[in-house]
Amino acid sequence: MLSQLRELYSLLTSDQRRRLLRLQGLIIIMAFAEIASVIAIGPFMAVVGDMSRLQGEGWLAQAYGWSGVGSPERFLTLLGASVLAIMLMAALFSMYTTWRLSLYGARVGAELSSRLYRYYLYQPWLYHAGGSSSRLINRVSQEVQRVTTKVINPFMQLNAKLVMVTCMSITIFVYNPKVAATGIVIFILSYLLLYKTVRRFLVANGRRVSRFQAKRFKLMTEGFGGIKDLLLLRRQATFTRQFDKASQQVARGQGVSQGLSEAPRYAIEMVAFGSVILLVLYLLNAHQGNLGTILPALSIYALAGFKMLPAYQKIYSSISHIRSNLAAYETIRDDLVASCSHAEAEVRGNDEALPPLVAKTSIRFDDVHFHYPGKRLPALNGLSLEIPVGARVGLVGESGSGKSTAVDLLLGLIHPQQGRILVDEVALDEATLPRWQAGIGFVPQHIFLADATVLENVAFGVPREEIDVARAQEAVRMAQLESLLASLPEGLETHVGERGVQLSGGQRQRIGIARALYRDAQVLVLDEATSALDGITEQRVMDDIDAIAGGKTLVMVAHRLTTVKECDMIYMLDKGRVTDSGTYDELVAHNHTFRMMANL
Ligand SMILES: Nc1ncnc2c1ncn2[C@@H]1O[C@H](COP(=O)(O)OP(=O)(O)OP(=O)(O)O)[C@@H](O)[C@H]1O
Repeated sequence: MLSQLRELYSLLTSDQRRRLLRLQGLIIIMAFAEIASVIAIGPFMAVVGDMSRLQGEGWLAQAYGWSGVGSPERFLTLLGASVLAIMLMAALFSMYTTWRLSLYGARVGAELSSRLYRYYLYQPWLYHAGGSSSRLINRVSQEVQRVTTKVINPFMQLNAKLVMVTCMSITIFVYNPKVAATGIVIFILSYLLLYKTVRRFLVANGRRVSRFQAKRFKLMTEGFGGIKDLLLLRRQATFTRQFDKASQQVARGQGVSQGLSEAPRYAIEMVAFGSVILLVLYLLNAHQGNLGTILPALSIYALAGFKMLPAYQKIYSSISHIRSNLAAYETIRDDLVASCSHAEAEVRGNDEALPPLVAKTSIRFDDVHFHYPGKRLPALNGLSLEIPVGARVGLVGESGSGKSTAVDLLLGLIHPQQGRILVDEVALDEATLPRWQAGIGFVPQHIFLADATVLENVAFGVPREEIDVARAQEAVRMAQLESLLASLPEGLETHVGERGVQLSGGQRQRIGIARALYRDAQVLVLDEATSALDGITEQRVMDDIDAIAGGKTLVMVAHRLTTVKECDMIYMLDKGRVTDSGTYDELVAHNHTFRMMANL
């Protein structure tokens, strides 16, 4: 546990560590304030037990004389008020420190969550293509939340209470070593015994919560994401059954952990009461039953115990919480570690401002190979093709022939493992990619629509106040969206609903096209972009794209060969390489497979 906490500490930024150090100062002051409030009760009780102390030699008598208060009773009242004042100040300071500790924990949690979110957003395409978004969402929200409330916050409490208990123990030890040592040993042994008994349960529970929490998230993402299929197939019961089971497991894990961290309090209270009785008997015996002598000591021990008992309980419950939730930290540890060295990636992200790399003559795939990790066969196996600037180029081929992979390479989302992609004679690499991507527009097969207005979806990712409305209107017009907008109550400002469920497939795709046109890219890549449009609309969209494309380079992946009919050049792909090329008519004339694909 300690090594994991040390590791977590090493993940803090220097600013977070500085703030932690400052808090440590507050914690130490808080411990001294608590001690002062405990010790202050001693003189008061001494006078309560034996008023004659105010006469004679002792420091209490001196204080009484110095105060100038007329009667011992009034002096006692004054003493009581002072003790209360000291306790009040200590309590206020403790409240303030606890508040600062909670705030610190929450803030560190929020920063870790932001750091992870940023880290995931900057991961390359293959990272996302191979994983599941529900897993990432679960980590950024749930697991970080668990680390915050069940590891960092308890650690801060643990830290504060440990300092307090240590300082208090030293003080009462100085006061009476024998009594203090016995009391401290009794408490520590009791808690250690309890902790050793439940530790294994805590760890197992923590892992169970992590596992089933992730499952719940998966079921939520899949359930809501695929709601249409779910409704149609009437499979809700399968999902709800699994969700119920996972929820029960999470609840059980959390409940048991909570119970295991709280329950020992009652056992320890018994130990505490037993100790007080023993202490009274011991003190009465040691001081021949003189209540006046034992009252101050008894009050100090009782008050110290009163303060330390909850502190011990807090230390114990904090350790239990940390133990049972370190599994959450383990799930995000690697990503957190990796996110530390991430600043440089972020710099790479701000590329919008760079002047785009514009091709003047051609874009060329030169013997490009690409193999997805874990796949037996390569997706691209020596792909060579040329896209002349200003031309309309189609990529066709059977499913799995490598068209989308070629597009991802062209977009710079993945990189050739062998061979090169050349823009004129400049090879795409780490240095040139940002500029290349700044000048390329992409319309995917499945358009993601944000739960926002049409305008915000067209200018996806651009802050609301920076959106160029005139440009968006122009893009919308070119994507044949005007008639749709005219029918919407608020036009461009109409909300499209999460994932665009209020729009038809074709309308969604046209928003995607408008999004690509909004960027004013010189190269437009359309991956099955018009597959959801009816023939007439597709023709209109393509004519329009043609019109606005004037000079732009178009790369189109299509199953429907009518889409690529007008292309200047069509490449036929099979098993990751080009098997034939030519115009539509040329291919119809000499390629049997193409003729079959075209249903001719
Ligand atoms: N993210 C991925 N991880 C692993 N393998 C992948 C991934 N994407 C594609 N592949 C594999 O790479 C090969 C080429 O796939 P690709 O999607 O490029 O073909 P495609 O011609 O675009 O197919 P379709 O027309 O069905 O979209 C296929 O065997 C596919 O299984």
